[in-house]
Amino acid sequence: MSTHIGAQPGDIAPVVLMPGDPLRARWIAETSLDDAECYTEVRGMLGYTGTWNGHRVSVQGSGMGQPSLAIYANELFREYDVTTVVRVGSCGALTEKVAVRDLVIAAGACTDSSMNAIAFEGLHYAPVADFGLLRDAAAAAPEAHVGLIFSSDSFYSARPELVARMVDYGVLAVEMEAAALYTLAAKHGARALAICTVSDHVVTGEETTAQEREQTFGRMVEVALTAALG
Ligand SMILES: O=P(O)(O)O[C@H]1O[C@H](CO)[C@@H](O)[C@H]1O
Ligand SMILES: O=c1cc[nH]c(=O)[nH]1
Repeated sequence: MSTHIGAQPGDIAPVVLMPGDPLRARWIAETSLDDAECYTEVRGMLGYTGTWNGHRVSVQGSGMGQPSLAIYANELFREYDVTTVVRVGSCGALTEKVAVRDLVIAAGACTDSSMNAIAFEGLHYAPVADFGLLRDAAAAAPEAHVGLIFSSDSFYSARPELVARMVDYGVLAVEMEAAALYTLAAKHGARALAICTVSDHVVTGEETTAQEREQTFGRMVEVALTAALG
């Protein structure tokens, strides 16, 4: 097993769906996969492998925030030969063009994280989705918004006024992991995409419940499986 994932080599499929919430991982495994088996419970960050339409696929929780996701993504790419990760997350809508429960497919992810600032020593790396996954997800979900998101280090921002500037430059929604996922996938020659369902609206204040965020975002799972394996 790796440091944070209690799986043997071969237990994890090359294609992995990655929600932040480990209980969403369990719900996806139970409702969307056939013959799903749990391969890790380390720290409660659940991971499952099963099949979808005959294709082997895994679902691995990432936890919240880029440092947590980076632990799981690094171990999946380095130690389990994972080639494709599709984040299936929740996000906050930043503009009235986007409504609660809409899908946002992230072509690229801006960030305030210092992870890439340190890694690139002052250059500004642009974390982008794998083009093939992006194209296939957009084709599978014509209703989705496709564009930029903001991967923030803070759920409770110290500078909420800066979000308006993000919106002026085309950013649709805020979440907390995609930029690190895109960067690490590029580093390891793997494919990555983030598909998020809008769980709350930063402008209108509308929000979903924790139970809805865990168990009702099935459309993004269907789109993710179609794009990665369809
Ligand atoms: O629902 P998940 O996938 O965890 O994603 C979003 O929800 C969490 C914050 O509530 C952050 O992880 C954010 O990215
Ligand atoms: O990171 C997140 C996720 C959902 N909603 C937000 O406002 N931020």
